[in-house]
Amino acid sequence: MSKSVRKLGLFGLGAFGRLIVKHLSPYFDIYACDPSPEARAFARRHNVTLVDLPVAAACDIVVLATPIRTLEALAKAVAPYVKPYGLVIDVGSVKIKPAKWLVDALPATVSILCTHPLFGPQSARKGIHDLEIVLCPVRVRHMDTLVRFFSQTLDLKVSVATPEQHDKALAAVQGLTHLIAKVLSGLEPLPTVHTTRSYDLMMQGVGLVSGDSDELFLSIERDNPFAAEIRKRFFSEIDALRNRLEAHDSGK
Ligand SMILES: O=C(O)C(=O)C[C@]1(C(=O)O)C=C[C@@H](O)C=C1
Repeated sequence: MSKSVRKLGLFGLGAFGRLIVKHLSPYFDIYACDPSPEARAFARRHNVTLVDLPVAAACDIVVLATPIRTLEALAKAVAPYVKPYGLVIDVGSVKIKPAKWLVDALPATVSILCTHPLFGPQSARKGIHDLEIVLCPVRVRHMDTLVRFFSQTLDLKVSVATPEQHDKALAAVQGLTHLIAKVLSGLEPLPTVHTTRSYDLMMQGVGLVSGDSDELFLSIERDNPFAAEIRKRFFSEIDALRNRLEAHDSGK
């Protein structure tokens, strides 16, 4: 991205929006749109200008970092204001649905880069060096410039995929992880003494996602079209194990 592109419109100053501010404010002037009182306090402290939707939407680059359930309506709402040759980026955990919503809503000249940074406030606590971001170039003009920005400027590991390839992989990667983490969280309090290495790693994984909202969990499970299938296989493996163990317990 050239130095002349300075204005970044950011929708959503939630957990991920704040991470974006932390890592992109050295490169852009950030104009954020978020009506919450917490956003007001955060913006004041972090040199972010709070603006109304039309102003954020008219920035050179627009990043949508609001919950997935809001994206379709948001894409329609920003459409009349985006620059004719602007760039709109989303950052959510599923990609097929947002890609379609953005293509349907935005004028044909507007570039669309769907992304999934495979990290969040927890995993990026010590920095983003070498963490992975998946880029889905849905409708992009200068992909090489964008890849260079993410890989060289932000020092991320970049992989490129279609929204389908992304959702297929993440149905298991996140669909299973968040499901198992929910189950284990429901079993708290769990032991913290006499722990094994495998148990520690498992609980570390649970810790990385336990602060995530229930809304994110539901979105990962419901908005990824491949999640239901892998979940079904997971539960049928559990049922088979339960049957085997109960048969053993009853002495069969
Ligand atoms: O590491 C974090 O802070 C998280 O929120 C975890 C996590 C995940 O591992 O699934 C959650 C959602 C994001 O898409 C990526 C990372």
